[in-house]
Amino acid sequence: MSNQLEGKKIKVGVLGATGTVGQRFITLLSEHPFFVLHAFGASARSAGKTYAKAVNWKQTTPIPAGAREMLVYECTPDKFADCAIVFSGLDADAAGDIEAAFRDAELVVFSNAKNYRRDPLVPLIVPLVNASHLSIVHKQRLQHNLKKGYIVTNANCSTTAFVVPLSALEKAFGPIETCMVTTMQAISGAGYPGVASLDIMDNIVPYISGEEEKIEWETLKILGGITEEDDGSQSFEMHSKTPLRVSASCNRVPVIDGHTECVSIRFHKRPPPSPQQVREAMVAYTPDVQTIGCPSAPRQTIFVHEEPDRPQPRLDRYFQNGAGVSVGRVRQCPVLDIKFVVLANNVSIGAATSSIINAEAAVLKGFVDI
Ligand SMILES: NC(=O)C1=CN([C@@H]2O[C@H](COP(=O)(O)OP(=O)(O)OC[C@H]3O[C@@H](n4cnc5c(N)ncnc54)[C@H](OP(=O)(O)O)[C@@H]3O)[C@@H](O)[C@H]2O)C=CC1
Ligand SMILES: N[C@@H](CC(=O)OP(=O)(O)O)C(=O)O
Repeated sequence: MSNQLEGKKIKVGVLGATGTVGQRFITLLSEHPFFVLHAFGASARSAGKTYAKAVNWKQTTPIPAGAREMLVYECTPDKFADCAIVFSGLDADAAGDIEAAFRDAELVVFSNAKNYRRDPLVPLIVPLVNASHLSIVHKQRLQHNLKKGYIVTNANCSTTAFVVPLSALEKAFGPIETCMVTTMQAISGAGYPGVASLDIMDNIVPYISGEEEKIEWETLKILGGITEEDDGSQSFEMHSKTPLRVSASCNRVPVIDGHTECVSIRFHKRPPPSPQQVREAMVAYTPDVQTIGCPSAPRQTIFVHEEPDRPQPRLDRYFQNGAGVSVGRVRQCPVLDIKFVVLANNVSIGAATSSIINAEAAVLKGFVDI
C-alpha cells in the first residue's frame, strides 16, 4: 500500500446496502485496509431497521460483525455527509435521482447502476481497463459547479468480462475491428429474487432486456480514449480511429454466479496474431490499477487455461477472489481471426469489486479529499 495511506481510515457509505451487489460491498469493505463502513442506505422498506433485520443475507460468509447493528437510512445525503466516498448498488429505478442528489451535495459516488454510463462527463470505468478515464471528473465538477462531488460508474457485468481480454489484445496488437460475443449470464445478474425458478430451472432464456444494446455501446466508450481540447479540458473519444463493430447475443442460464461468454474477434493487423501470441499477451497484461497498488486489484488479471473444458463458473468464478477474469479455448476462428471463452464473476469484478478498485484508484491518484 502507498505510504500516504498507511494507517488511514476513510469513511465510506453504501447505498442499496441490502441488495445483491450491496451485500457484496458490505462483505468486501468490512475487510478493507483503508475504507471503513460508516453509513448504509436502502429503500423506505428497510430504513430505520438494523442492517441484520433489514437484509435478506445471501452470502456464504456471515454478516460482518461490525455491520449487523448499524442502522439503515433512507438515501438522503445528510446521513452520509461524513463519508469521503459513497458506493451505490441501487436499483436503476431509484439510482438516477438519488445519485445526482448525492453528487450535488458534494459527495463522491461510485455507482453500479446504468443511469449515468452514457453521460459524456461521467467516466464509465472497468478498472482492469481504463482507470485513466478518472481524470474527466475535473470537467464534471466544473460543469456542475462543484468542488468535491462527482459520479463514476462501472460497466454492465457482461461488458466488464470481455473488455478485459479485448483491452489486453489491443494493447499488444493494435485495434480490433469486429467482435461477436454470446453470453451465458448467471441468475444473480438479475438481483434478488431475480428470474423465477420455473423460468430458469432446466432451461435457457435467450433474452435479457436492454443487455445487448448496453454491451455494444459501453464497449466503445470503455475502449475509447480521452482527447485534450485547446482550453486544456478533456473529453471522451469513442473507439473510432479504427471503428470497432460489436454484436452481442445475451442468454440467461441456470448458474448462480459467473457470466461465461464466447467471443470471436477480427484484428485490424494483417496477418493477425496466432493463438499462442494471443495467450501470451493475455497472461502478460498488467493494468494501471495493479501497478499503482490498488489493494483490491487482482495480482494476476487474466488467467489463461490450457485445459479444453475451462473456464467453468463453478470452478473459476473465485479466481483472485472474484477480481480477475479467466480465459480458455483460445483458438483460430475460421470466419474472423481468433475465438475464446471468458468468465468473470458478475457480482465481484462485474459489480462491487469494480467500484471498490475504481475508488481505490481515485484515492491513490488524488481525486478524493481524505
Ligand atoms: N447483480 C449484478 O450482477 C449486477 C448489478 N448491477 C446493478 O447494480 C444495481 C443493484 O443490483 P442488485 O444488487 O442486483 O439489485 P437488488 O434488487 O438485489 O438490490 C437493490 C437495492 O436497491 C434498494 N432500493 C430499491 N428501491 C429503492 C428506492 N426507491 N430507494 C432507495 N433504495 C432502493 C434496495 O433496498 P431494499 O432492500 O430496501 O428494497 C436494495 O438495497 C442495479 O442498478 C443493477 O443493475 C450491475 C452489475 C452487475
Ligand atoms: N443485466 C445484468 C446485470 C445488470 O444489472 O446490468 P446493468 O448494471 O447494466 O443494468 C444481468 O442481468 O446479468
